[in-house]
Amino acid sequence: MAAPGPAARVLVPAGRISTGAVAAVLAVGLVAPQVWRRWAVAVFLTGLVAGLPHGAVDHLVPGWFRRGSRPAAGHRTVVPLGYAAAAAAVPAAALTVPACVLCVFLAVSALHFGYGDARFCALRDGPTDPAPRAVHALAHGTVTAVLPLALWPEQVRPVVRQLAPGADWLLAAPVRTATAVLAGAAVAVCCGMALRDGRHRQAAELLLLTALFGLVPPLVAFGTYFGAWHSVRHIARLVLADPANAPALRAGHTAAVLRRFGRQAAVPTAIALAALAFLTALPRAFLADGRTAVGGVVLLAALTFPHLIVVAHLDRGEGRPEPGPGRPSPPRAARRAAAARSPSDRCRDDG
Ligand SMILES: CC1=C(/C=C/C(C)=C/C=C/C(C)=C/C=O)C(C)(C)CCC1
Ligand SMILES: [Fe+2]
Repeated sequence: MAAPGPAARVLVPAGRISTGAVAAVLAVGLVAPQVWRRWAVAVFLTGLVAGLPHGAVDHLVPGWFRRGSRPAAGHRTVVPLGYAAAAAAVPAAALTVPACVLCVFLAVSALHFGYGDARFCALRDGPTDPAPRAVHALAHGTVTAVLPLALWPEQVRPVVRQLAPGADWLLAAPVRTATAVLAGAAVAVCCGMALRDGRHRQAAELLLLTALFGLVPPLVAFGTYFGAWHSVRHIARLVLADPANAPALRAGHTAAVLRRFGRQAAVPTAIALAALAFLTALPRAFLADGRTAVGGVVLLAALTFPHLIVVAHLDRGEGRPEPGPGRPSPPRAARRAAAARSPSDRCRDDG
């Protein structure tokens, strides 16, 4: 087999790490379900901590795709300040209209996870047309962000009650049935389209995720997905998108690029960890039973909204050869031709 290109050297291992981790957690869940029942909160928090670095360089992303000659210093102050303001606004809004914030949070989480997974697959396996991409995003988004509420109401209820006391209706039977039917239909259509187009690995990955969220308790499934799948795949996209990494990637120095990411992410991750420690240690009066998990979800919600805006930036900028003025996206025929090539060919071109 030909030597893989720079993009494949990052994307293929990232894909294997995430599928391997999910398969391992699922296997333990099937063989010894009591293990995950006992360790659910610990796995959730471990996944949360493992996933924090994926958003830790968000403040740098807009600078990678800066157009023209706007001063980088402006970006360096404005972006973190805007991020902090948006993160602070979420708990404030959640105290005023909690049910509304929870619903919006679930919807945007589904979009974020769904499009994140779709984008990773497009980079690794070749682009697809908007319709299969939207179905991919819908299937992955519903399975990972809302299916747990439909399938595991008793486990999720204490967390939902504390996050948003008036949002119990999200766990009512008709809502759960509608959610499960939507997710099931999206998974079936997405797998059908992937098999039709020869994207067998994508179909298998979606079935694996569906099994994880369907068969393993929700905090364990979510912690595993967040820490070992969403975060790992997003970090792979980040190191490929940072223009300063291009020479090292071309030279095959993947470890050096990851070390650089680690240095960039260290301080923001430490700040997020401190926030997590604070939120999980809040007095009982504020967060009663199960407060550890609730503190984690509050932190996720606060960080998710600004993170989404930055990731939308990444989506738009990804694939441009250099930072600077954006290029029009290639015409449909060119995208189809690229999709028809094998992943290893495509990844060779990426260098
Ligand atoms: C509400 C709720 C859940 C959903 C959490 C979500 C949807 C988190 C999203 C995080 C994001 C989008 C991070 C961005 O990178 C769980 C844990 C399934 C179960 C407990 C109740
Ligand atoms: Fe994310």
